[in-house]
Amino acid sequence: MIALQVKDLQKSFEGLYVTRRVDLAVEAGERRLIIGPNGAGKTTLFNLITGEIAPDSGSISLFGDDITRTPVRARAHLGMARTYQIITLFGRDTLLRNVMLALLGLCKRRWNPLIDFERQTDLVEKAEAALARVGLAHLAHRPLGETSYGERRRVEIAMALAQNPRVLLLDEPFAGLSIDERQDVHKLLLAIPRDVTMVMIEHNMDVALEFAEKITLLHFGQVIVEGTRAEVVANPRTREVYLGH
Ligand SMILES: Nc1ncnc2c1ncn2[C@@H]1O[C@H](COP(=O)(O)OP(=O)(O)OP(=O)(O)O)[C@@H](O)[C@H]1O
Repeated sequence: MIALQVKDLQKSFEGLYVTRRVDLAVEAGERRLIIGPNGAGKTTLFNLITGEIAPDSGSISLFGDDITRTPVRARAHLGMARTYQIITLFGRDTLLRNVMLALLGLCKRRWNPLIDFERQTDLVEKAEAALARVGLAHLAHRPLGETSYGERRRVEIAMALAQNPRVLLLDEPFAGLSIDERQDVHKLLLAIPRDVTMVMIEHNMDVALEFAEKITLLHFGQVIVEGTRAEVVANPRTREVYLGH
């Protein structure tokens, strides 16, 4: 079963192709790593997959359903979640509230300006469970601004997991982390069950290679190498455009 399929996807900005005829087929349960030099079009590909930007042509499907024209929020309801490269959380709010806000963003209740957070017991429970999954249950009531960078990265993953995704897109989850923090995040990703398909963009090859089963190498918006971890690492083109740097 293919969880995420991208066919002949193209996107240009001001006449310059940033995504060129990209095909991608990620099997359900797979752990896929997307690599490529700076500016290769990795984040743009994620933005196209989540619907934050629209492609010029091509198609995207999630478990066989065409979602090319489906709005972002509806894609989230269909089981797609992502973490962001740039941390976009609320520093004064607690961890719990940050995760609840992420969940609230998917509900109709978000339109109610007078919403009493503490009374949304379903959201509290889901947010607590998500924080527990990333090992942060004990910090649920701490303001986010008083946590470490590594802990915040885990909150971001909790926010995505709280949505019960079937496909989770991780945009540089290890960026800026110490070796120990990278190992912590790596362990929590390993603990995510196979009913969640994961696609990761990452530059930190030590942990990312351990994670990856298959790797896709993008260069100037094109897939230039794809295969198992061993195949991609051994491919001379990989060294030429990426690993040699
Ligand atoms: N909204 C936009 N308008 C114009 N150009 C854009 C836009 N978004 C991205 N680009 C350009 O598209 C190219 C690919 O950018 P993208 O962020 O997808 O690369 P990336 O592989 O994720 O890079 P990095 O590893 O540095 O994060 C870059 O040259 C970037 O400047």
